[in-house]
Parts: sequence; C-alpha cells; structure tokens
Amino acid sequence: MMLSVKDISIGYNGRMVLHDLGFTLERGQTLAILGPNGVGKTTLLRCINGMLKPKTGAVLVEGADLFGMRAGEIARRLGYVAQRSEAGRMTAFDAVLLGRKPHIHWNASVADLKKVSAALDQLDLGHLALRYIDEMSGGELQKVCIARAMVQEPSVLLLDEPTSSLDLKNQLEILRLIRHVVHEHKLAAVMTMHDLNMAFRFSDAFIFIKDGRVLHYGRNEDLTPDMIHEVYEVPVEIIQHRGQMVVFPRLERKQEQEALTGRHAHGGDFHTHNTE
Ligand SMILES: Nc1ncnc2c1ncn2[C@@H]1O[C@H](COP(=O)(O)OP(=O)(O)OP(=O)(O)O)[C@@H](O)[C@H]1O
Repeated sequence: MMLSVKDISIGYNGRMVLHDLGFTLERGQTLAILGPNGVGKTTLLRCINGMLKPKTGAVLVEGADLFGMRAGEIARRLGYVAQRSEAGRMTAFDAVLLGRKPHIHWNASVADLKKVSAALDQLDLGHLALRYIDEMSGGELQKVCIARAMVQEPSVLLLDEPTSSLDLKNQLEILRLIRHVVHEHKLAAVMTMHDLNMAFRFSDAFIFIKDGRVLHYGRNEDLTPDMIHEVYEVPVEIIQHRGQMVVFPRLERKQEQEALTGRHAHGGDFHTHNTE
C-alpha cells in the first residue's frame, strides 16, 4: 500500500474538523477528496503532508509512519501543491529548483538543473523560466507549483485544487500530465477538487466528506446521484456520454421554465441588446 490514512481526528484550537477519517491508496491510483466548502479537505492534505499533527490516528507512507519522519524525509516522499501559494521574489526556474532541495546534498548538479528545465517544458513554462513568480498570473504560478512538486519526485503527490486558477485547456493538460506521471512513475495522488466532472474523469476513487466524516468512499463506478445529493444537497443526474460519466444538477421544473423564458431569478425580464 502506498498511502494509508488511519482514523485521523484533527481540528484547530480544540474545535474538531475531521473525525476518524481513513482511506488507503495503492501505487498508480488517484483519489479525489470531495465535499462542501470548509469541510476539512485542505486540513486533511496538510495533515497527510505532516504540516498539521492529528489528535489521533496515523499516516503511513509505503508502510512508514509519517509522524516519525524528519522534514527532509517527508519532502522526499510527499509532494504538496497548496491551494494558495506565496509568490516571493524569485524566478520560476529557482522556484522549481527548490523542489529538488530534498535531494541536493551540496550544490545543484547538472542533472538537477536538467530536471527543472524538463519540468518547465512539460508544463509549457519554458518561456517564463526567468520571470519572477510575483509577476505571474494565478494560473502561471499554479503551474510553477505543480512543476516544483514534480521535480521533487515524491512517492505521493498531494494536490489542493490543482486546477482552480487554470483555463479549460490548461486544466485538461495539467490533469492529463498528473495522470501520466502517476501511472508512469507508479506514484499515488490525492487531489481535492470542486469540479466533479474533472474529478471523476481524472481519478480512480473518491471520498465524500461531510460534517467531519467520510460519508461515501469508493471507486468511481460506485458513484450514485443520491450520494452527490446527500453531500451537496443538490439533486443531480449522472449520464454516460461516450464512455464518460457526466454529472449535472437537475433543474427544478420552475427554474427550468424561468431559464427557458429568459426570466431572472428575481422575476425581472431579461433583455438582450438589440440595435435595430
Ligand atoms: N488555521 C486555522 N485555524 C483555525 N481554523 C481553521 C484554520 N484553517 C482552517 N480552519 C477551519 O477549519 C475548517 C476546515 O477548513 P479547510 O480549509 O480544511 O476546508 P476545505 O474543505 O479545504 O474548504 P474549501 O473547499 O473552501 O477550500 C473550516 O471551518 C475552517 O474555517
């Protein structure tokens, strides 16, 4: 087993956020952590990365206890891409090179520099290598952070909403790249996401968290509309389109009619510009 998360209970200042949460992940698998805002998805990732210590429970990476590891070992085993990243005054190249730090003993070798260049190219960032990251767009910075986690060559990738600042093309490219890296290098990946369709398309299994607990945990083929309804309190339909599972909210009859007649939710008429 690549990653085992066992009975984690964790919170802030005595206020518990997650209770007895657990899952396992094998090599080559990607797990999507899903659930409403503020439910504790980021908290869980930060705990698996050793940044927050749980009140109870254990995290095992390839069988080794995370909370018994030194920071350097954690960094060699786990790559973490935060939801919001601090953009300091350094170039994209240097920011990605920092990902090699857990592997560098004295100075960066030619091999380290080559890995950084290759990752920048893979993420289509080659032309921005010497740009300062505090002068980058949100999406460019997000890609730099993903490149940094990749050159870290960890066993487990932890990605907190990795595509939240990316346009559609970049979302697809990044998620395909993550899937490719996970399969090719036999890693495990844990991603939090709000876009259910992207999540189910690019992961193998899911966990729905609600009210601090795992409400549903399974492989994507086990997913039902009722599970999503229960978690998000929105009725949905799931259809199969060209072998792809598509989730969409079921419109209530009244909403549907309003949408068709072009009326605002407030009841006002919707006007389009007409130059004639
Ligand atoms: N540093 C902190 N100190 C105190 N409470 C915190 C801290 N960070 C998060 N929380 C609280 O813990 C709960 C879980 O937050 P978390 O960021 O893990 O949720 P999330 O599921 O990732 O949310 P979102 O989907 O909105 O990103 C929230 O109620 C949040 O307000």
